[in-house]
Amino acid sequence: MTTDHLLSVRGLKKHYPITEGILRREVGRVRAVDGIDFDLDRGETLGLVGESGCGKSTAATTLLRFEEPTEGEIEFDGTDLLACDKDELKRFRRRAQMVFQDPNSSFDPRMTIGESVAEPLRVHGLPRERRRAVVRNTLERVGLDATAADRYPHEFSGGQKQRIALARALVLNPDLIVADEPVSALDVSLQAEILTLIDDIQQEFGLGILFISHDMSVIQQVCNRVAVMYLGEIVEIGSTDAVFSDPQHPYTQALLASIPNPDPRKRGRGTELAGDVPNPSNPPSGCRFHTRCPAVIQPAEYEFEQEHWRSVMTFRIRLANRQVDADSMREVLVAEGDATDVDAIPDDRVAAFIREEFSIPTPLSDPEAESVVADAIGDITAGDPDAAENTLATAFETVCEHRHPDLRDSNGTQRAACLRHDTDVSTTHTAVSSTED
Ligand SMILES: Nc1ncnc2c1ncn2[C@@H]1O[C@H](COP(=O)(O)OP(=O)(O)OP(=O)(O)O)[C@@H](O)[C@H]1O
Repeated sequence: MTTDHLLSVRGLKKHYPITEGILRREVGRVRAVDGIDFDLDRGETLGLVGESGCGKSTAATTLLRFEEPTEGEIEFDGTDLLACDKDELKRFRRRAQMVFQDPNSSFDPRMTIGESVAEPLRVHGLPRERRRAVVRNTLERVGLDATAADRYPHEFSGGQKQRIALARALVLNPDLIVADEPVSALDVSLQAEILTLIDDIQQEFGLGILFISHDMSVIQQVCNRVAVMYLGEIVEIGSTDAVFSDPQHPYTQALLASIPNPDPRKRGRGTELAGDVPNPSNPPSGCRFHTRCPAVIQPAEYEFEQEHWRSVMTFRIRLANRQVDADSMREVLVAEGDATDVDAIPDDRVAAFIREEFSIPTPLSDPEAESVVADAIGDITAGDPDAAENTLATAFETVCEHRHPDLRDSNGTQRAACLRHDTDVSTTHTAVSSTED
């Protein structure tokens, strides 16, 4: 790979082995980052966004080579970072700095601010007098008084400490800053100040900034482009304007729907997400988002409301994980006062309770789908979850569980990895989607 970008990442993977026994035999892998590609230019802020556990921090530490990648290529200003020698790596460390989330744990309480901010200069061999001048100048550039250099961390607020952390990242005049959730530990009122500062710094220094956050509204304030990560993969990437005004991936739509936003044009573009990010040691097959996706594709044989189809899929997945069980349902009904004894609860009450739990209406508007669901629930109340699982898996197979979507141009301005944009798939399998309204 040779590119003109400041930073280019291709096929980057970081897997953590899961080992067992005294021989530490590898029994699995946490696929924290699982093949991501992106470029970052000077003067640009690229946001990396996704829920907790999607692999954002691992992507950052791996591309900075704090951790060794499992696979992939990283090029920084024309240098292959994975092939570079010790001296080249040292030069890279000077040119790429990281800012972390918690400003309170970023400083040694026994060192003055001046000493902390000067630390990278000392490591890289700058003489003491020169260090002092650079530190004072940098503190002023981040909006602090130069006299802050002689004080200790406990004398500063969280917001001021984050300014100092930025100063420490800037003293070496880097080309790249990776900021990992730099405002998440701050009050909302302070967040705006620090975001403005980051924006000013970016313009003044012409840096490339990789800005990591789980918060879409923060990303919108500082980033020119945004990459949305889900379970180790980038599922959408494009300019911030395009991604926010016309999100193409259902995951991006869901992240945007979760922002409290008074602007009606940006509201209601998706459904808020239920459940947690699945375990990256055993990611779902096909499209990794299919287990939670509000727009998961319905089999061509059926046609019923998308939100009910989502409910049926959630039911199917929970059953496959043996999280639906008639005996526990009966116990819950007793606990809720429906009956005094589990044996007194008729099967049809349990069946109705399962439907309530999963928001599956009675009946579904598609009679064939209704008959499948009724049969499966009948198997569960009869104590045969295997048969129920089989019935649902056979009748309600979705293309999303089998085919892995590639990132592709979805509308000319951004790329998204969703099978709904794959013409082979969407013409034969899509059903009515609430997200397309
Ligand atoms: N050293 C490690 N060993 C094993 N698993 C790890 C390690 N570091 C991270 N993980 C796992 O990798 C996945 C991605 O973690 P990562 O911290 O990169 O996500 P994130 O999107 O930055 O989330 P957060 O904002 O919570 O840090 C998680 O499931 C995490 O538990």
